[in-house]
Amino acid sequence: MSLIGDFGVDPMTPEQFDAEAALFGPLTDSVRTLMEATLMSEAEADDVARARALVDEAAALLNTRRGGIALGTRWGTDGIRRSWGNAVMGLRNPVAPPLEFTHDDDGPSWAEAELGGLYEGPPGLVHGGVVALLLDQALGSAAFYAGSPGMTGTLTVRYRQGTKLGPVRVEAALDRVEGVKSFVVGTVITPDGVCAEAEGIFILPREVRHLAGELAQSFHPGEG
Ligand SMILES: CCCCCCCCCC(=O)SCCNC(=O)CCNC(=O)[C@H](O)C(C)(C)COP(=O)(O)OP(=O)(O)OC[C@H]1O[C@@H](n2cnc3c(N)ncnc32)[C@H](O)[C@@H]1OP(=O)(O)O
Repeated sequence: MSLIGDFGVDPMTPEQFDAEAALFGPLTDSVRTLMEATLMSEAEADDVARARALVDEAAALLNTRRGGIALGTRWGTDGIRRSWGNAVMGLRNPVAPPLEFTHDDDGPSWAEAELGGLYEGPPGLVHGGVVALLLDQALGSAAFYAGSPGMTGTLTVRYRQGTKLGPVRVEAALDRVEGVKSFVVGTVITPDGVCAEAEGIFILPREVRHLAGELAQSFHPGEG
């Protein structure tokens, strides 16, 4: 599998990306609201049935024209990658909380989100796999920001206490680089304190090592 799939093929202009974001960003937000409502609704049976018909109609409308199975990473004429299908940050992915990372030169990369019932594992707590998901993205994004991008080779998570549903902060920072391997550390923090700690080894795959410079320059804070 290539890290950069369709690199350089039919790049889109920033204006095209902006128009798509303006159209689909609000739709993604609406679907996220719908997902939460689906989970928590106590509406009357008739109303649930009507809502289902409306949702099916909306899905049919959206499917009148569609792409393949995933958005992939798309490249702009500005050299910036857009990963709008990304499960943690993707602008077009309603499953994404979404997390928007801030990258500072003098501190860890960080993002904050409100995790509701859609991400539940044990009652009232965030699913452990979701915690790992957020950490994977945070650590990978921090490696990218530091100029040492890579795919997750190894991710080790230590769950210190349950992560309550609600406000969550994720932090990550590059520890060191050894050749093609970036060693990154990170934490998940709630008002209760540190809930999980992670160490990750991110590796630039051999098939794209010759593109390391272009990849590093393609980083945009809002895109991962
Ligand atoms: C667009 C980027 C987005 C950035 C945000 C990222 C956040 C999201 C991150 C993900 O979710 S990535 C998806 C989950 N990860 C994968 O699917 C990775 C699957 N595995 C692979 O593709 C390859 O096995 C891998 C790229 C990790 C390594 O294959 P290579 O052929 O490039 O490695 P190579 O054999 O050349 O080994 C290079 C070095 O890495 C070491 N290594 C290899 N695999 C490793 C591993 N799994 N863990 C730790 N170290 C590993 C290996 O020993 C060696 O060390 P030395 O340089 O010291 O000799």
